[in-house]
Amino acid sequence: MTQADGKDLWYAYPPFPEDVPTYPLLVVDYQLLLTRSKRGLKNHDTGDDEKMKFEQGDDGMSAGGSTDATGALDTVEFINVNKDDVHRTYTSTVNARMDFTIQPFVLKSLSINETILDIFNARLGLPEGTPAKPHNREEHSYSETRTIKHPMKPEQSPADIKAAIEAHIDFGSLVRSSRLGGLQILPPTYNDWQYVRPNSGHAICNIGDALPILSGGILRSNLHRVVPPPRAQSKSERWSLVYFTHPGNSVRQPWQKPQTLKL
Ligand SMILES: O=C(O)CCC(=O)C(=O)O
Ligand SMILES: [Fe+2]
Repeated sequence: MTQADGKDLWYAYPPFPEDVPTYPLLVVDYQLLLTRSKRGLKNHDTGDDEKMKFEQGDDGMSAGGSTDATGALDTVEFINVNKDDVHRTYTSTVNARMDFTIQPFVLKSLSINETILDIFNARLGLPEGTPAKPHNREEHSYSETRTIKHPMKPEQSPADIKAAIEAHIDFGSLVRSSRLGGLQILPPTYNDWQYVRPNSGHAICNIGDALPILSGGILRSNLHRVVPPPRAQSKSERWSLVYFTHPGNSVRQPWQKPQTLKL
């Protein structure tokens, strides 16, 4: 993750504090995954006038804020770019980066996800192509990139924390995401939210709500949320970048009849 001038963006932010407990995630070496399987966006903020021209509505598939138990909206803004979009227009800042930033990010995300899905397939002993086949990249899907801007918020005490993105499991199959902390998970059997430490050079892989169905319940999705970054990190605006992988549009749950989508 380097800027054009070679300055490592990671070190532009205060480090994640050592005194904040974190949940240890399994760290996987992607190069090893590749062998075994054989075979960033800052400065895109345009100002509200231009952003509102591209507002995606509150009842779309993935746009619009979610609410907490009191009905208060999430405090973040995001721009989603669908993997198959060639006709839609976006804000000028997105269009300017479509070929050189967004498209390569989509292609890289697709290949990482395909590698991981293949390995799940082989390691779980599932019939060939079980999770991989429904994710054929040639088929249109709701897979999309998401860039999220979290306005700067002072750190809050755990008792009155106001999440920036409320507790949820992700839609889709696999997602990856910020240099700044703030992501928290609620692992099975835990009663308290646990921070996840962001690590330079690492992406977080999260299972969405489609893989549990496609794997017959073997793979589980996890409840997570985003809160203001802890300690000194709370003095920075937080940006995160996600790629949501979805199965192709023709993939149906066995009990679900094909239906016309309301567009
Ligand atoms: O910003 C993050 O770290 C995660 C965002 C997230 O969970 C989401 O957009 O679904
Ligand atoms: Fe999420």
